[in-house]
Amino acid sequence: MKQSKMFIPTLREVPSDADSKSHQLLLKAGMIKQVASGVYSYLPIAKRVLNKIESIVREEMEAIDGVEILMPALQPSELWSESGRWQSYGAELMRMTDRHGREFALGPTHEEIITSLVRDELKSYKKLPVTLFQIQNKFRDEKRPRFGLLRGREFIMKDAYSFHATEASLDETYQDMYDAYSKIFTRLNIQFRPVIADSGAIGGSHTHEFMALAEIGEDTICYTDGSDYAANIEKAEVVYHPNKKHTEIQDLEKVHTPGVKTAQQLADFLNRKLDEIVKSMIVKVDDQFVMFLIRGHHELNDIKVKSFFGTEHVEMATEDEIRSILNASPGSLGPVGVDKIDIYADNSVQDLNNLAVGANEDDYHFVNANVERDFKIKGFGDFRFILEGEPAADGSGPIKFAEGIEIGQVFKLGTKYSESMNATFLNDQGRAEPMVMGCYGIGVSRTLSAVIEQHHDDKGIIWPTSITPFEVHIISVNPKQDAQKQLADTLYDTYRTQYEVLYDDRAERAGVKFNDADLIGIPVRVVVGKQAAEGIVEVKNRRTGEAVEVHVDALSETIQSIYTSFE
Ligand SMILES: O=C(C[C@@H]1CCCCN1)Cn1cnc2cc(Cl)c(F)cc2c1=O
Ligand SMILES: [Mg+2]
Ligand SMILES: [Mg+2]
Repeated sequence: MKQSKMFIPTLREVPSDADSKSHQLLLKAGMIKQVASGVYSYLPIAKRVLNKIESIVREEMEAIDGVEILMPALQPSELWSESGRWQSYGAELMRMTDRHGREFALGPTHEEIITSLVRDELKSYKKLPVTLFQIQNKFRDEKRPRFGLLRGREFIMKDAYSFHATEASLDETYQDMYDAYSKIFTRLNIQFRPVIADSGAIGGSHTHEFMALAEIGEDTICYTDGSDYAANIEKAEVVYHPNKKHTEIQDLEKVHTPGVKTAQQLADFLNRKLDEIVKSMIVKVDDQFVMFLIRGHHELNDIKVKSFFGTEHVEMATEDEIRSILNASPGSLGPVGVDKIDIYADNSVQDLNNLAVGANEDDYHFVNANVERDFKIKGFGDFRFILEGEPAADGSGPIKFAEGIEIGQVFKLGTKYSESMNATFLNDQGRAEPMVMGCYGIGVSRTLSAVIEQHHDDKGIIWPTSITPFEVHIISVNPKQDAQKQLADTLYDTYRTQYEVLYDDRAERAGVKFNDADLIGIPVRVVVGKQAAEGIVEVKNRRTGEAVEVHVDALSETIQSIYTSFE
């Protein structure tokens, strides 16, 4: 492809609104243009890379008997009402009304569509299992789109859905998908980790997220070197190892603590360590309020609270709600005398007695509060985020943290959708049963960003050869020089038959061409310059920076040897 005919609007400066390395490079390398917040056009270089990523995804889906379809983005609200999600989803679900006043969702995912499609067609166990997938734009009205393609409002997803007569059959496909994802991300040259994850609103039991390791990642991965255990911190289990620091039970004492609002301030005021303080928090679970007690140096894990109560509707109570229940402000809450709402505590609260807690009165706290005597605990449980260095649930060693970008997720859905949408099949006894389902997503456009996060240097992108937009970048330094232009044209005509060649034939200054080539990041560059008349060109390896001068007779083997070195 001649670069003079291409459309690669590279930028010199770092765009001010770019808030991650990949976002900066996508803009500087002329790969995307923002149309609206979280909405982008993919320009030629990006589109070529996306095509290659999608081809690899398609190959690995078909290798495990996945069959490609394409479903509409326009989803009738009636189907979402059948599953109950029209009502349960809020502002994130993009909705529109057609000219007849009928309501539609712009598809954020396709469980309703695929289940309605399959329930009419697959009526017998003999026709199961089936795995269908698509690669298509999704719409989610993110509150804070950011990091370019990492969190957009319209993005490309491969979503697959599998239908089974039995759980055992689902388990097989789940494992096939898990292995296929590992192959895909390995072929994309991404450093990734599968992690035990939380299934969230989608329900179902078992799910793994595939995390690309990157500092910009919004997810925290908990892993150990002692095993292949890895979990999203939302889900990382804290095994309670009693470490009781009980002292002689003391009398409850109310203390005047002017201006003390936070656990740290209380610890300082009482001259105790933060982990000797117990924080009291009011959480709204569905429509009832619950108090949680948690140690001062821990944080409440809302995902664990959600799965403990089996509901997505969990949020911190507002100050007004707290005042209406306890007639106190969040800065001095405590369990003593609270009997209108249930009180739960994280397991590690059991290690302390004679607790320092709020007195439900501004500027007053209690010391020596003791469970049973002064307040009742309805239940102890694992309600906190694990801390780095604490023992992993599988006992394989201390937990380590790493940031990750969620680029894929596999779910065992069970019968949640087939029951609510009556997608049944006749089993071998002729009885109707709900199909067992799995669903499996890869963020294709997000994966493009993850590759760039992991493959760049200070000059630009360095593409893995499996998805590079072009294989060879031929640059004629000065097309006005006949010898250079002729040799470059000849090389282009010759090599475009063996490689995907981008030929920089533009009448631009050499510096601009080299800067652009560094940004665009094609693995092998052939520079036709001053020594063209002698048939000498320079071959540069974008990854190592190594450059050699060779005669064009040795050019083919030189290019080949660089590609071999990448394997
Ligand atoms: O999408 C999934 C589960 C899997 C992921 C892999 C491919 C198939 N779906 C979870 N999820 C995430 N965000 C959503 C946002 C909105 Cl607005 C919604 F209405 C629904 C969902 C939703 O269901
Ligand atoms: Mg997540
Ligand atoms: Mg997820």
